[in-house]
Amino acid sequence: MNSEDSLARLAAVIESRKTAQGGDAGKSYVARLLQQGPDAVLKKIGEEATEVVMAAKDADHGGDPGRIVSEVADLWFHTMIALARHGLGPAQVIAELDRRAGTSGIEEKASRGSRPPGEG
Ligand SMILES: N=c1c2ncn([C@@H]3O[C@H](COP(=O)(O)OP(=O)(O)OP(=O)(O)O)[C@@H](O)[C@H]3O)c2ncn1[C@@H]1O[C@H](COP(=O)(O)O)[C@@H](O)[C@H]1O
Repeated sequence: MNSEDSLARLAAVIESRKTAQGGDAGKSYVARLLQQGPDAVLKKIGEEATEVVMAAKDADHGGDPGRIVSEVADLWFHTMIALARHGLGPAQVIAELDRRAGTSGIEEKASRGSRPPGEG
């Protein structure tokens, strides 16, 4: 399975958890989180982002880089739930990254009238 298919498959499962049939909070983590309300999803994203930072920091000091992968997977997963709450999914994010392809971040920032990193 290619990576876009994997994300699309996971997005479809998350979408199904929004429905009456798939949304059993007793059986589904996604359904439970959705039913806890928007702040529950956002809180998880904050926690998972912090865990990514901690895993990367540990790897910088000789820890297992594999932990970064695991924590980023948790972060992606929870951000996909946030997207799904707004009728969005990985297709829109991939399209946005594709739109940016070939444009340097420095160039893009300058086009917005901001200074490049390190220049104020
Ligand atoms: N990819 C994931 C996935 N990644 C992480 N998690 C869960 O996310 C939760 C939060 O992770 P934490 O590291 O914070 O663990 P924790 O401290 O136990 O969690 P909390 O008590 O703080 O919620 C854990 O319960 C993980 O099992 C996931 N749960 C589900 N999926 C996918 O979502 C699909 C649907 O899941 P369900 O809705 O549960 O059927 C599954 O088939 C998977 O493909």
